[in-house]
Amino acid sequence: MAEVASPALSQAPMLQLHQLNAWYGESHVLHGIDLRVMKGEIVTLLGRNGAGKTTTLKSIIGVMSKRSGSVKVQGIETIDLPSRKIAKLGLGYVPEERGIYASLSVEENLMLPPRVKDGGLTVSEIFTLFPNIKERLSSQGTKLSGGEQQMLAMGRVLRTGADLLLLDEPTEGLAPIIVDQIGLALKELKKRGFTVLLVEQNFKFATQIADRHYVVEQGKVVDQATNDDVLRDESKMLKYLGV
Ligand SMILES: Nc1ncnc2c1ncn2[C@@H]1O[C@H](COP(=O)(O)OP(=O)(O)OP(=O)(O)O)[C@@H](O)[C@H]1O
Repeated sequence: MAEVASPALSQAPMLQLHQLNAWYGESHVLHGIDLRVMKGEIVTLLGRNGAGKTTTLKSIIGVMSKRSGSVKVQGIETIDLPSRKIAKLGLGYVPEERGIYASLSVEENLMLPPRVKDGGLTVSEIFTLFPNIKERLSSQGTKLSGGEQQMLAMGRVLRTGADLLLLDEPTEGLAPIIVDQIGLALKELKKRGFTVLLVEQNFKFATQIADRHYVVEQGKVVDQATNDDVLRDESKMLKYLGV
């Protein structure tokens, strides 16, 4: 399979996976994932349920019981590093379930994660990106809508200094107006030089924001395409997704 040209081939990739394998206990789930993401790119992992997209993100942050192969973050090999050291390279993971602490207020949730790197967004920059968070600052985590939880989960990670964001289905279950807000925030973050790898089932959303796409099937990357190619002919990609 030929590599799709990236906009900035001269730089070291922000993230590069080579022959990444991962296991849940005895269960071998990833079978040699190869992909790379350049600084400032928004790249998606597309594929059917159970293909291994979430597991790929979990393997990048080093929380699987076993993984092998190569995971380089800005050229640094992380395959033998513990997850807390990997996070310090600037990784910010937002899981599908968003991980908002129900017993804490929005403000407490926002301030909770430790900084991983210099240059995190200030609280006021986070409010500009996600005004809803400011309005709900003293609310309890449990009182938030799904969209507010997603924005808080993203804002929280941006405060830590993470500049490589790993987002698992950020738009899942959200109203179209909130999906649009998340899309605008991601475009703004891209302008500021953030790099994003996201798992996305919402094909329309994915093609509105992404530069490139990888298709995952049975724990492997089986195809890739630039967003321009996908927009020219959606049929191949939709076939992979069974749409
Ligand atoms: N905690 C776990 N223990 C054992 N197997 C798991 C676990 N989590 C996921 N799996 C299995 O690993 C495979 C890949 O799952 P993964 O969650 O990465 O898929 P996905 O592409 O993200 O799809 P989905 O959108 O359904 O989450 C599936 O066969 C799934 O059943």
